[in-house]
Amino acid sequence: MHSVQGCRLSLADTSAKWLNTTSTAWISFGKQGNISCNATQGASDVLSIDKVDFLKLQNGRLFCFTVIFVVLLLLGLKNAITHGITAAGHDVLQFGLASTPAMFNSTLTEDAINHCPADGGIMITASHLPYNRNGFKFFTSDGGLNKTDIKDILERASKVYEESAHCGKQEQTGVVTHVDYMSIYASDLVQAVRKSAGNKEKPLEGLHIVVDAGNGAGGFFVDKVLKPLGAVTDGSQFLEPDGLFPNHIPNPEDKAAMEAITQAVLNNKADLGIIFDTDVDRSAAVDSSGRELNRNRLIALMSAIVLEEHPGTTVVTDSVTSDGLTAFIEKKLGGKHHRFKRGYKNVIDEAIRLNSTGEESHLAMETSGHGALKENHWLDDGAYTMVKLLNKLAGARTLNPNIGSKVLTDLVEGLEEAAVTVEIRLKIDQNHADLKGGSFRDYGESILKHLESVISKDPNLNKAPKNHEGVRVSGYGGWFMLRLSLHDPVLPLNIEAQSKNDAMKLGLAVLAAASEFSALDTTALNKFLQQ
Ligand SMILES: O=P(O)(O)OC[C@H]1O[C@H](O)[C@H](O)[C@@H](O)[C@@H]1O
Repeated sequence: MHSVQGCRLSLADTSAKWLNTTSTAWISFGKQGNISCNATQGASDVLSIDKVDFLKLQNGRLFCFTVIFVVLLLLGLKNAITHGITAAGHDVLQFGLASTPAMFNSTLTEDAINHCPADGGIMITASHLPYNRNGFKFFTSDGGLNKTDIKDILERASKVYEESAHCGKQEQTGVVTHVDYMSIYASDLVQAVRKSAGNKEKPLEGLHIVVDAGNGAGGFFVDKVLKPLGAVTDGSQFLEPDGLFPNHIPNPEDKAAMEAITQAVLNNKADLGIIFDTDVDRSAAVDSSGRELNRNRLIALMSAIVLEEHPGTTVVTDSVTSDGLTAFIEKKLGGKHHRFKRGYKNVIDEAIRLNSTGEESHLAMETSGHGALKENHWLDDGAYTMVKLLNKLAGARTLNPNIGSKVLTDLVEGLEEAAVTVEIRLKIDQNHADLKGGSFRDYGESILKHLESVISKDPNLNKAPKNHEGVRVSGYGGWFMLRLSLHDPVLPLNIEAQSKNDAMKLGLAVLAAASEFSALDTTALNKFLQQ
């Protein structure tokens, strides 16, 4: 039986072999057992640490983290964290391979037989990042812990680590239970699709869908969602969990990943392709003709669906969305586009903030494929995004059983798209003398400031009147945006234009301003300009 006073924590990972992280925050373990926090810059508050029951341990009881450090190298992250939590007298529900959104969901699910809701959830993953950047994502029923919370955990853990260095072996009083949570979570997704098709048992019968889980955690979507709904599925090469991700980087923002799913759709003559990142908080789709439904197009598609349900609502997006998307949402769909900052947490928190000020918003979405809906607790869930598309398909098929992904493609008709779309990432050399010992952020900010002043003197270029980060400029029939990366010493440059020539003019304007900064590596931009 589970202890009465103890909390229950759900724990899962993204890969059966080795695990990969995401970006709410991650913890890296130094060789000496010390810890450092590399939290996502710009992530905003979701909850406060005192709401986290499992952290309401008295002084000295946070030795669970100490135990994690001690056994880390021997047992791996999952065993270490389980060991630490049970030593602190709390119970662990182990879910095995699971998606990040499911971990949050387990703090909401009412299912006493399976010991849910959990008091907190911990996901071990590197998300779309390389396999050697594993870490933990923490959730309570209020959402994901943010960087302030993680910093607090780390500071407290490091104190406890020092204090308890001599306290010897801890007794394991918590209980570990294995729960097939992904079946519980997936059955809700299945019910949602059935509901939109008038409670038809197999509303996707006759549809052929390829799923590319990038060899991460998304394989459940085939067996536990699509097959029960009657779809014929393909994509087995992408479904077997393999932490080394042998096919491609599991990230719908990645070109090779999108090419892989597109090719699979065409080769299999499928009706639809669905792609997830490693831990299923990002997703994208491909229609039967091989047209990618990702980035601006996926936001346009989701906006069309959500605005049908909530006319006039505000769609909050990240900062690198296109001007065409704004026109589509505002002129075609009658909604409002609020272009905010990069970072899915920023976008979600902004949508929540808007609602609290009386401005109705039901969708927060990033070009990265992260999307969150008010109706789904503002959880950024790639599987739920795809379920919204399936709902649309299933509903349409009750009227016309032969209809396929055209229903979705038609919804983005009228979205103006630039002929040239590029993202060029310019690195800052943090050790360069030109930084004069300052941080790369300060250096990046001074580049942006200089760019702004150069632009103000150019009659062909106009700075966007309303902008929440970086420098966004329109001109030559297109636009560019230069900003600081959320995590890395990098200035990502996005350019969209109707021709390569116009894109080059925009790129040259950036280069002219950037060339004064010798610690900025402009090789990638030069390469683009010389192509
Ligand atoms: O700023 P960048 O380096 O482009 O990274 C931006 C991305 O960072 C993380 O991966 C977040 O999860 C994303 O929401 C965000 O889009």
